[in-house]
Amino acid sequence: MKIDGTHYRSLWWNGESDVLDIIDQRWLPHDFRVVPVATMQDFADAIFQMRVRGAPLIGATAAYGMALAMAEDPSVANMDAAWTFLEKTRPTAINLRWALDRCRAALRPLLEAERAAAALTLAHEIADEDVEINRRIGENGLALIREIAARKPAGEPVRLLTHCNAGWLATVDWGTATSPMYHAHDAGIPLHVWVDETRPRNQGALTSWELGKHGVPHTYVTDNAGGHLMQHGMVDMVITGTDRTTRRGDVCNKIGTYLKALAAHDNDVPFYVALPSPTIDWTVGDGMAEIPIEERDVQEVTHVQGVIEGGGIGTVQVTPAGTAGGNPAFDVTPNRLVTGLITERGVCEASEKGLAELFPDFARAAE
Ligand SMILES: CSC[C@H]1O[C@H](OP(=O)(O)O)[C@H](O)[C@@H]1O
Repeated sequence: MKIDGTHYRSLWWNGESDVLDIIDQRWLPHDFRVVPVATMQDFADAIFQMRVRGAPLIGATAAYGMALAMAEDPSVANMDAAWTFLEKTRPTAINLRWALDRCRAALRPLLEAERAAAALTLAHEIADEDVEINRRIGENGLALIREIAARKPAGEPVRLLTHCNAGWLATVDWGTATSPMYHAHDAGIPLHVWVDETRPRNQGALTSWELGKHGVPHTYVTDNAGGHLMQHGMVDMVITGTDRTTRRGDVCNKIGTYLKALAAHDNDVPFYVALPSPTIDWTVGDGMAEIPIEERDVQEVTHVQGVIEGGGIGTVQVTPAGTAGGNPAFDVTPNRLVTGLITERGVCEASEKGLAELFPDFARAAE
């Protein structure tokens, strides 16, 4: 992703300092801050405080956290301690556990002396794989956008709606939901993206920032405007990301996604989910019953962050002091509301059959 002409990933290994550097997303879109992640506590804080966020990016970060742990103490006991320390930071995005499990499975059979180098190599591989997976999701999603464009008068934009930020910032590069947008824009297909603000952390502002940097036309709207836009025929396709999708295609994503899916279903608007395979939880069938939904600090709801009078970034309290609040960070969209899943291997229906046909190797391994 290019920011003012310079290509960035959302995180990268700093060869000079030998630590991981990340874009600290807490300060975007107003301030672009790159910070090192140099201790295990830094890694846990980076994930929990959402300095890095988004399922694939959380997974890649955790892999580098395991690499640090192995550099400090390559014992199995420390490997297990690091797994537990990092895994408990956020419960919903399956990529966190997927990455930690993959690291542990690869490192445990090795000699202690081999683990530090192997762990760092594996972290690099996981990061690079994410970039390639998302690039392919972009190509597969581009085909769907092309189909819509072909039915429109020349020059009329394809109107997409997305929720939260399943963008370049939520992954190592490209994004998942945004990758088809970037590919379509770069292919010269006219686009317009409705961007949901997405309370309480306003990740929609991150999507607006990203799309703006790439030159993709978009309009930032409130969380709750999506249904109105769809009722008035202003949306051709909804495309979101996911933090965990079950083997039967139930989609867990940022709170509010379910409401977009309901509105899309009620207005016959195609509702697609960009789904990298590490985000599939093959052990879970019923998303509503089995996916843990993160409950975050209520202050995220009672306060809002932005540029304050006189400059600088601050928060203001929106509610009366002492207001009781709730902050479930995700919801589950049942597969019956999902038109299709855009994966790196192609597009499939949101069903056990659809996913098993695209990923027979993973489906068999989970049996
Ligand atoms: C490509 S995963 C993006 C996914 O992650 C976000 O959650 P959070 O910002 O809390 O990490 C959101 O659910 C996005 O759709």
